[in-house]
Amino acid sequence: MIEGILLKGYGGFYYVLAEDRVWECSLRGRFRVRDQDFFPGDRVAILPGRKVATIEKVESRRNSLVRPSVANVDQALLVFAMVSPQPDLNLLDRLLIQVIGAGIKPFLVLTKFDLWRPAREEEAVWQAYARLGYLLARVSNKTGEGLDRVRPVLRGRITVLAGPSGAGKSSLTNLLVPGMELKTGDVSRKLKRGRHTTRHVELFECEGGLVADTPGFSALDLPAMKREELAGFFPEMDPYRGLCRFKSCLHDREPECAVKRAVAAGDILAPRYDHYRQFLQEVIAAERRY
Ligand SMILES: Nc1nc2c(ncn2[C@@H]2O[C@H](COP(=O)(O)OP(=O)(O)OP(=O)(O)O)[C@@H](O)[C@H]2O)c(=O)[nH]1
Ligand SMILES: [Zn+2]
Repeated sequence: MIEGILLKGYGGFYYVLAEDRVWECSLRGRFRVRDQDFFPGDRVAILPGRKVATIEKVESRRNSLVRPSVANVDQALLVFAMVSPQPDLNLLDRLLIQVIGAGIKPFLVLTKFDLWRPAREEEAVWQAYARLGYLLARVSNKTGEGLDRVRPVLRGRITVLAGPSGAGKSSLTNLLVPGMELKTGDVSRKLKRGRHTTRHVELFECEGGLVADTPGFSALDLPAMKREELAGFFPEMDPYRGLCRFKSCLHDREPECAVKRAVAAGDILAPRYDHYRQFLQEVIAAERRY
């Protein structure tokens, strides 16, 4: 048997990357009944046959995304334009929590560097994200500048892209994976094309790794968690842990809160704290629904 990674399922067949080639595979009878259970990214064992190979075994998944379905995702490129459109930092903070909560490494790709005219406040924001430990690259999908920072992080990993409409996800994917040719352009044109038609995800080989051709994390809900877990997603709050008056402080309305003091002193970015408070309300509301 040969170990491989499922790239896509199509027309009743499955395509598996193993030993540097793609194998067309059919399913063993016992798998056939639950055939939608296979996701690109699944680690499988195949048995070469005379015409096609067969999938004999599927390993349990480390994680999986739904819509699009991808298994064993290592990394998400969070694609945000530096300008045009202005970056939605609330969405960025939300995506960071979703990605990290799913056990996936985020890598921030800031596009449209060619259109960027450095403004001090905006520069400070990106530097703050870098200081928080988030890996970040600035690129231009137009000139290709900065792409050499992105390519090496793909090696040996399964990567999905995420980010708002118009940020340059399709453009970036096309540059990284020549030949893939996703449609780029303005939203209205794409809407006409019908963005809600079900598409099968496919993983493409790229720089020694695999990249999904469909962006992930379109759902906006935060992962289910207890309210006291949320601060763990904000590394800037770590140094203040245990320094609030109340042990159970949620850094919201409580008095003598070390986090709020840090915000007032400018040691924690105010917009990040605002997002924290907004997300906290969502987490509490979701808790009540269980
Ligand atoms: N100048 C410049 N334009 C870019 C860059 N990246 C993307 N664009 C343009 O921005 C527009 C949107 O890019 P897309 O790649 O379609 O964005 P997307 O994230 O795939 O958008 P959706 O498919 O709607 O989610 C297109 O007109 C691109 O040509 C860049 O780095 N610089
Ligand atoms: Zn507090």
